[in-house]
Amino acid sequence: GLLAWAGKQRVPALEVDLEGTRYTHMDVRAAIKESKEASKVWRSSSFAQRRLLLKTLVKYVVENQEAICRISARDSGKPLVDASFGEVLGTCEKIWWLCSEGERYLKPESRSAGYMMFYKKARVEYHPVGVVGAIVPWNYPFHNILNPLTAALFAGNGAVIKVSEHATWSALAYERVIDAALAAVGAPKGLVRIVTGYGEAGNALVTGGVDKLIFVGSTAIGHKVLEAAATTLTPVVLELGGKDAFVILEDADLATVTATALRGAFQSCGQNCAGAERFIVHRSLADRLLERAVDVVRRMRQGPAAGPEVVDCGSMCMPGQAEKVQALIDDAVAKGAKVLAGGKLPDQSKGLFYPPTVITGVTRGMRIWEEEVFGPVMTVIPFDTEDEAIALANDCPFGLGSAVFSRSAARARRVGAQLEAGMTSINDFATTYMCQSLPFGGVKESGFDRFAGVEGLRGLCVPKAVAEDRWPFSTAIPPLLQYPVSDKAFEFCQALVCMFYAPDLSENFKGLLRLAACFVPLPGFVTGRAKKTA
Ligand SMILES: NC(=O)c1ccc[n+]([C@@H]2O[C@H](COP(=O)([O-])OP(=O)(O)OC[C@H]3O[C@@H](n4cnc5c(N)ncnc54)[C@H](O)[C@@H]3O)[C@@H](O)[C@H]2O)c1
Repeated sequence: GLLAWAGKQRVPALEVDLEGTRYTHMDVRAAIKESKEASKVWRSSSFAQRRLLLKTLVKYVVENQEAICRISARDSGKPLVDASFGEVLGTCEKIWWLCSEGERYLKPESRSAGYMMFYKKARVEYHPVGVVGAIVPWNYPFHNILNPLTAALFAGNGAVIKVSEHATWSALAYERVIDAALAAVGAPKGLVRIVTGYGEAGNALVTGGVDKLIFVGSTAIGHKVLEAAATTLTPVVLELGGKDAFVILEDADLATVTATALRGAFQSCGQNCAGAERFIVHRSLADRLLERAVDVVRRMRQGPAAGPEVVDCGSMCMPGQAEKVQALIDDAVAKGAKVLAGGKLPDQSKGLFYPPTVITGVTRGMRIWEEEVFGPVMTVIPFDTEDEAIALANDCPFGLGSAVFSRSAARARRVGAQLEAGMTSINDFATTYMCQSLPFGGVKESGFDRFAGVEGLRGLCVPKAVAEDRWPFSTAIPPLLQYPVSDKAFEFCQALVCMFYAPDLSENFKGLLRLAACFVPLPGFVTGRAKKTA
């Protein structure tokens, strides 16, 4: 009934009022408090209620996908196809996974009680943490909100999401969709709060009393977040920058790989955390890949993403980002790299349309070797041996995603296993992200802990350890260990250790006899204080 009702609701109007969108410290604290109150009710909601909420949301998403993509295109400069991939598909798949498998991973999980505790039953119970705070960037304005929000709510939490100051307009429009879905299922008021504003609002969220914080953004701000979190001991997940390696071995099928490589480089004008930036290509294929890439890039259409024409590439979003990309290219060229396509920032009066760029001859010592570009730049680095490919891929301060291509899946797996990255796709790019049961996250300067997947979902809970008697009688402390302890207490403990853990059977048996001797005198066994002085 509710789903049918929710489905009939119209898309909220898109006009948003930007006045008063700069949240202060006090505003953020008030939002956290409100969400915390609501979370006390929501934590006892059933999984069926949580699924209903997510299904209501996905119904809105499916029915309003064009509006969602157009809003994203207008605010982040990405073409509709890129928005469909990054905003809608990923969100729908995440909701599908939560609805179909989420409960399984949040139900109490039986664990072995171990050896000595054989008479106990052990389990982990996943209780909601309370309120999840998320600080997110602007690059996928819809998905970046829905991603933490859906997992937090499904785990029984409230959520306060601080959106980027560069995506305020779209966030306020999306907030209406979220509010409508929450109202449709009767979720408590204030359970989800969207917070707008600048860095100070983000800082207020870190220190304002959330029970877990997910930070998604640059490595530089990640340092500040971790510092602030230390003052309040707020647990944090850091999802930071990336510079993914895309390794093409000499036996790869170049025709298929080229199309994937180009999407990996130019999706959303390269403004992806897990975007392919370093194409590490066997020398025998490098020239052909470059030729094909340059040919395609010259035919790609670039322009306003929200305009009437279909475009392949939109614009950069952040002021200053296009200049940063240009500075990296100029530095590389000055040190000997060669630009084969693009590489020149057009007249700024025409917008932030940094062109898709192909560059080769990049070496260590150039800024682009190790700095995240976060722009439409395909850097091709040739190699001769497999070991060299692995070393090149790992010669990077970041370690978010990675990809390896070979006609032999076994070989690609072997190379992939040696890459220092949180995620590796074999013969494809970024598919780990669409497999929503998998954790998302990186190593090195790409951050730590995991968001999404089973690990991420459970990470939004307190994993409470519970142990109880296995059989219907309770176990008590043996009398000789009760206060005041008996003279035989220490001997009893030592005998117990031998009985359970001595590495050979005869010692185990001796331990058993020593244990028995603590209760009944056995010939040849001296117990208690007497043994010490013997
Ligand atoms: N690993 C991932 O999952 C992932 C996903 C998307 C983007 N990113 C990364 O995000 C970066 C681009 O996004 P951006 O430019 O918006 O990032 P950013 O780090 O500048 O901003 C991210 C968020 O942090 C907030 N913020 C700024 N100062 C803060 C402070 N002192 N305390 C708390 N919050 C503060 C911002 O307002 C924004 O909401 C890139 O480095 C990209 O790789 C990572």
